[in-house]
Amino acid sequence: MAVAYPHFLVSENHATVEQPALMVSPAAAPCPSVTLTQDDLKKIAAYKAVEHVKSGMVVGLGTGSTAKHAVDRIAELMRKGKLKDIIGIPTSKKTHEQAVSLGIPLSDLDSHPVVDLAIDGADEVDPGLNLVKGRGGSLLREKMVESASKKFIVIVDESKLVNYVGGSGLAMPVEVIPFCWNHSLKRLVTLFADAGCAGELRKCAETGEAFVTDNGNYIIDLYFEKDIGDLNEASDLILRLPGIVEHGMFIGLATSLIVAGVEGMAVKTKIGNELEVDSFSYTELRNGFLV
Ligand SMILES: O=C(CO)[C@H](O)[C@H](O)COP(=O)(O)O
Repeated sequence: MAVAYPHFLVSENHATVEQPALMVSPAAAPCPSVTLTQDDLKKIAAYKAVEHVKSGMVVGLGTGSTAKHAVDRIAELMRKGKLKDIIGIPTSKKTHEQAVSLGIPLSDLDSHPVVDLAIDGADEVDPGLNLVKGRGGSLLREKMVESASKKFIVIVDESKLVNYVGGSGLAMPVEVIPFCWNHSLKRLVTLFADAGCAGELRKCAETGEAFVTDNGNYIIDLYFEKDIGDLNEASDLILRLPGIVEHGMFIGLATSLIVAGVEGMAVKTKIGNELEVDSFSYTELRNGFLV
């Protein structure tokens, strides 16, 4: 099955992405002459997701370097007249600014409480499509918009795939109110002591000051040495603590996942409790478009 991204097969950046192979069909041999950067992979996933945007839709616009490509693509298709009457619901001030600069009409959940489709990146995706989000700091608005969406397509490069939530060893962000944040940090770490949890206040790299979210809150980044187990239980424990606003585990919200890897792209879609998987190889793309 061919996908229309021939321009990705000749990358402008030449760094080779050294990632483990994605789940492509055995017939999908790697294409040695193609060097895809991590940003190419993000763009491939984003463009594929935007194929699901139809004229007249209310679309949740995600935040981050992957989602940015989706927003760019939506605007491009609008300019070309291929998409009409789109209303975007941005998930951060940054995405709001991007969408305004591109001329995408915007609204919010007060005026459009039901979103047709949201497209966003993620920091981690587990095999059941549970996510960690918020390393870019926008988890609260992202969760509000994506939980109001009929469909939520997650777009990632294959580096984001994990065996379990927290499995990358990188941050699981929790948005907290600034008041006595250190107290909140200690309570969060204590909750997950059995999983070898450590936590720290997120700081701005430039200023060394506390990172402040679009909502005026702080972020505590949690790190786990082990699997925290039942995610719904973990979520309940976190949200029960006073001073906690939201956490970055997106449990059961994603309806599809598009993963771009160096050897191909996979699309996982939830059908009831099952996951249907389609895969595409770049060899197929090359055969389809570069002959
Ligand atoms: O959750 C997010 C921002 O709050 C982003 O979607 C997540 O951090 C992934 O970002 P990127 O696409 O830049 O890797």
